[in-house]
Amino acid sequence: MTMTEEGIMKDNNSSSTIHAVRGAVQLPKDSIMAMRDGVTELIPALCKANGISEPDIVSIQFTQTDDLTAANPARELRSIGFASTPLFCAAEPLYPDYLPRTVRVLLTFRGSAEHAPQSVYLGGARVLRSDT
Ligand SMILES: C=C(O[C@@H]1C=C(C(=O)O)C=C[C@H]1O)C(=O)O
Repeated sequence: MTMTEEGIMKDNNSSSTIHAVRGAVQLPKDSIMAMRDGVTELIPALCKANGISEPDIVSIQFTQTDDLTAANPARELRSIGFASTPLFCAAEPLYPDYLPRTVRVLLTFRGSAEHAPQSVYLGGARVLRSDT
């Protein structure tokens, strides 16, 4: 941190810019294993696509559609680590023609100011975004 002539604190650390990136996966069925497989594929894929390692992560927020009742994505993610990462899960709002059995994620992380966040939509969730 340095102070500008105007007395404003400025962060010179280029890796401390906060970014947020989106992702989603459609599960083949409502089961614990399908949830575990889905989130343990999605989160590492998001990390790889964005060059993120666990200490860079600020928080991970999930939503799940109301037809997924067998498992919690945050709990399943902890099966592969993320012990000290704040995780959160909520219900996706209901709306007409929603994509069934879908887990969405918003991952917030620290990275370089130049980083262009890359979203990751897996399987049937690819239809949610035409640009992925
Ligand atoms: C289209 C999506 O689903 C919904 C729409 C969103 C949006 O318009 O940004 C975000 C989350 C969902 O409530 C998606 O997950 O990308």
